[in-house]
Amino acid sequence: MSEQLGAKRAYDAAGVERAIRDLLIAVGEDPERDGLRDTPKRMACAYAEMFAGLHENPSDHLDAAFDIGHEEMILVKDIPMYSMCEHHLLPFHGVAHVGYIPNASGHVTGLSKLARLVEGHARRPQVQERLTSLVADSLVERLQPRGVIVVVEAEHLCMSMRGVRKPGSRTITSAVRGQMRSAATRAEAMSLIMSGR
Ligand SMILES: Nc1nc2c(ncn2[C@@H]2O[C@H](COP(=O)(O)OP(=O)(O)OP(=O)(O)O)[C@@H](O)[C@H]2O)c(=O)[nH]1
Ligand SMILES: [Zn+2]
Repeated sequence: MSEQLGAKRAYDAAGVERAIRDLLIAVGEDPERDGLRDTPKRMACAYAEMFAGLHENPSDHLDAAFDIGHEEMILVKDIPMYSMCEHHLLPFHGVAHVGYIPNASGHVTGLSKLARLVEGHARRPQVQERLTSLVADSLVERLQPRGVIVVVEAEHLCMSMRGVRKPGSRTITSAVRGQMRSAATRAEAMSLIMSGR
């Protein structure tokens, strides 16, 4: 299982508010001016959402599993995804595609749980490669499927609005496990992912 660190402590909204106020001062702003007065509080609310994944075990969403005897590929594609690059604390966002082949008992999870799994791993300081692997490894661990494929396509704002400044460039990462590694199965999954584009 790829390493993912969870929360070291409970979310401290007051601490985030203080830090944002200090940040505004440090960049040369006046945190008391009208437009900024409530910004630390707003950011504390926003960060609670954006880093909510730190305070859950995303794999737990997959406990909502049932046997329906379906043993062929299940793929949810174009799941919108927002995460925060851990190097710059700037967003990277795009879509995730998550597919798996259930095991012989046809053990499957709810479709929405695949999107919840992505959210849980995305809503924390993250890098795209680890996000991709963690989603795949959660599925392997909890569903014991025959195969898994996860593809994430994202634009990193740290590459768009600053630094190298290449807006529109997209990074594509994949994690493939088990039978999904076979050339034919992988090609089938990729053609489903690419269809309609
Ligand atoms: N592999 C990987 N790199 C990332 C991800 N998010 C951001 N990065 C990169 O992390 C690197 C950090 O490089 P540094 O040289 O330490 O930071 P920097 O001086 O701000 O780098 P520049 O962005 O090139 O200006 C940059 O190349 C980013 O593009 C990610 O999800 N995966
Ligand atoms: Zn970055």
